[in-house]
Amino acid sequence: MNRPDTGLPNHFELLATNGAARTGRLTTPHGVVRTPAFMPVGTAGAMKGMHWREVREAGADIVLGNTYHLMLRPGAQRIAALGGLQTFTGWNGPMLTDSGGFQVMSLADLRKVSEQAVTFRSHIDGAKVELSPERSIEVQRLLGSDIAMQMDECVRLPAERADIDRAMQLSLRWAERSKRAFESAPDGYMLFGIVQGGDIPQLRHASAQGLIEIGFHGYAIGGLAVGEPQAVMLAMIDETAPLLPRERPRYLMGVGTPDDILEAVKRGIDMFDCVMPTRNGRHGVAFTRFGQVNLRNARHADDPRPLDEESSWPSARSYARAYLHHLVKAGETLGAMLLSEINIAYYQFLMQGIRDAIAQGTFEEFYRRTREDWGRGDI
Ligand SMILES: CNc1nc2c(CC[C@H]3O[C@@H](OC)[C@H](O)[C@@H]3O)c3nc(N)[nH]c(=O)c3cc2[nH]1
Repeated sequence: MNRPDTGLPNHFELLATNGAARTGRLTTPHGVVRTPAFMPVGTAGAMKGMHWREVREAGADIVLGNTYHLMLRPGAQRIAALGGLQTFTGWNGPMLTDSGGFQVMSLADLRKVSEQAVTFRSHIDGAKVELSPERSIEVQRLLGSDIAMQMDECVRLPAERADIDRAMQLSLRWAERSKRAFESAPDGYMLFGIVQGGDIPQLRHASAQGLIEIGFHGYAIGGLAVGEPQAVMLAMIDETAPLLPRERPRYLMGVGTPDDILEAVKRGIDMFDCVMPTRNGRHGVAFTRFGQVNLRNARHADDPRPLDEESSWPSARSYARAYLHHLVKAGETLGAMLLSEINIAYYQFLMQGIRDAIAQGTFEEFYRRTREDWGRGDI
């Protein structure tokens, strides 16, 4: 059922569709986001190893911050007093913040989930912290993010049906509380709901339906990229995306590899975030048009060729693989910096290709050719 969700204002404009793939524009208080969009993750208010000007030059319209990290350090009140996250960091563009639930479950010690909130001990100084839906929204409002996420509980897979159901129902009640806490936000600021339900279609349907009845500016598909095979992730997108309001943005959290992104765009997803480009870059792995290149590998030691001599990104077409290999092996900071920017630039190059192909009605051909190229590299 695709009932028009007439609740909240809609800041998303669908521009073209090609099969289930769509391209659009999401207008936020700090600027416009072209979709499908890849959102680089600046968890603690910085893009690890990169200047913001490089993130912008690479083509990113929007970046992510994280409630859990920022509320612990430097603190939401302090960031608000310094003008909010955009002013504090100097990014000055659209920002989305996650609600913090996911990080609590993956980073904090001694955490406890109750109806009221998640309580945990800070991984920084051990201080006892309570994160309720109301507090999470308060923090995201203090940070000044353009898109806030509801507080939810994400269950890692595989998991028992009973636990997936419990967390999905709790997340729906927290969705209601998050929306109530968000109501005082100024026009233009958005709140997204998060579909849970693990790898169980009926629970995914119930979660999506429940969120639509509450009504959000956009809808995320959560609870995926948590250890399940790609086939399971794609099956859950197939179960969920068609139920979400066609005219609102759909955000697949924590995803993913270029292949994941291509498959999810094909199924109607508009927004993505993943730490992979910068994290893999720091570990010596480059993403290129021809697939991934592990520059730690000795076979690059004497290779004078750049990663991609036709790349639109200078560092990808000018530095020899031999030099990148040396930097990575020597643990030189410049190695992590160069590979982070090269990877972010490749992801944005991929997103631009996707947006152009959907606009031209050639997404199927783009999908086929891109996957073929990934296998062509001599990497
Ligand atoms: C990696 N896979 C994955 N990440 C996920 C994140 C965090 C993304 C957030 O986590 C951080 O990256 C690890 C970034 O800061 C980002 O904001 C999720 N967040 C919430 N609230 N709910 C989910 O169901 C959820 C599922 C995910 N699956």
